[in-house]
Amino acid sequence: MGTSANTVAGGRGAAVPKDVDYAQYFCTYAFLYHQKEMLSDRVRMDAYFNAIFENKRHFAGKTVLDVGTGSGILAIWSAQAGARKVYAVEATKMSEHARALVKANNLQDVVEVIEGSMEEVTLPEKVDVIVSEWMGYFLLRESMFDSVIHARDRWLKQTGVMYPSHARMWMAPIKTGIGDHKLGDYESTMDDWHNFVDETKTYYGVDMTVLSVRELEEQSEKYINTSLWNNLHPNQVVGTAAIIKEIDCLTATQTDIEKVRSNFSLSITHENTKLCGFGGWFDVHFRGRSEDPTEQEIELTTAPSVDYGTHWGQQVFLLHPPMHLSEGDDLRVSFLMSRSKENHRLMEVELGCEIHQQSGKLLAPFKNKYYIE
Ligand SMILES: C[S@@+](CC[C@H](N)C(=O)[O-])C[C@H]1O[C@@H](n2cnc3c(N)ncnc32)[C@H](O)[C@@H]1O
Repeated sequence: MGTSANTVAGGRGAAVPKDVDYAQYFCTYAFLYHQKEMLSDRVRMDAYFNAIFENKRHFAGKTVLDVGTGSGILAIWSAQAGARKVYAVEATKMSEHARALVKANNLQDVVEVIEGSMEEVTLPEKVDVIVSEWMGYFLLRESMFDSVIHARDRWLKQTGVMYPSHARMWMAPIKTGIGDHKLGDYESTMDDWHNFVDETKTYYGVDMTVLSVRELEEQSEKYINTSLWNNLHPNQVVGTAAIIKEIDCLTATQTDIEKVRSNFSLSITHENTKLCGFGGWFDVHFRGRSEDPTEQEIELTTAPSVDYGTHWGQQVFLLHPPMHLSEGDDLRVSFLMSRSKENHRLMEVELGCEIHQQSGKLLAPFKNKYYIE
C-alpha cells in the first residue's frame, strides 16, 4: 500500500469521523488506477506470490481471510494455492471488481467477496490463515494494521498463521540533494509571501504583516518538517542502519503499534561525508508461526536498492543544515513516532540526536519534529 500525501491529509483539526475517514482514506482504493499501482509493484507482487505458492501447505484445504482484498489478488492466489474457502473483505466498491475478477478466473465457489469494513463484517467461521497487505509508508502510516489486529483477534483460529508474520522498521543516516531543493522552494514561497504583503498594502490598503509568522510556520511545516518520499540509492546511505521496531503479527497489540519509541546508535561509515538527514523504511517476513513455520521464508524489503525499488520507497527526514561528519562518528538517536492527534492515519515523528565524533568531540544535540503525511 502507501498512498500519496493528499489522499489521507486531513489537516490538524478534530479526530477523523468515520465518513470523513472513508472520504479521505478509503476513496482512493476504490479506483483501479490505484490498485494497479500496487499490482505493478514487482517486489511486492513477487513476495506475496512466492510466500503463498512456495508455502501451499498452509493454504491447501484451509480457510483464509484476506483483510482488505482490493482487486482480490491475494484471495485469488490463496484459492489457486488450494484453499477450501477464502473470505475476501473490502471496504470500498473495489469489491465489485474483485468479485468480477474472481468469477472471470472461475474461483467463485471458493472466494467469497464481502463488501464492508473488516471491523463490522461477520464471517460464518474462524480461519486458518489471515493474509493482508496492510503496510503504509514507513510501515505504519495509514494505521491499517489496526484492522488486521482486529480481524486476527476475532477470526483467526488458535493454530492460525499470519501472512506476513513479522515486520520491522529501519532507519539510517543519509546524504541527499533534495534538502537544498526543498529549502529553495521554501525560500521562494516566503519571498512570494513578502511580495504579496507589500502589494496588498500598496494596492488595497491592508497590512497583512501580522499573518507572516503563521505563514512562515505553515510553509516550514510543509517544506522542511514533512518527511519526503524517495527511492534512495544504496550509496546515499552513509552509515549503519538500525532496526527501530519489530512486530510479531501474531501477537502485536494495538498499544504496541500506537507509539513507536526507540533509542539506537548509528555509525557513520563514509569518510568525509554530509549527514543530510535520515532514511526510514521497512521489511516484512513470511515465516508462519514457530510451531508451524513456512517451508520457504520470504522477505519483502523496501530498503534502498538499485534494482528493487518499491512504490513505498523510503521516507526521508531532512536535516537543515546538513552536517559534515566522517567515518567512525557515532549518532545516538532518540525516536518517537506517534499518530497525529487529528488523523490517526498520519504520523508525527520526534527525532533527537547526539553526535559523538571519533575525535571525542560532542556536537550540539538537536531535536526535530516531522510529519508523515
Ligand atoms: C494496500 S491495499 C491492498 C489490496 C490488495 N490486498 C493487494 O494486495 O493488492 C489495502 C486494501 O484494504 C482495504 N481496507 C483497508 N482497511 C480496511 C478495512 N478496515 N476493512 C476492509 N477493507 C479495508 C482498502 O480499501 C484497500 O483496498
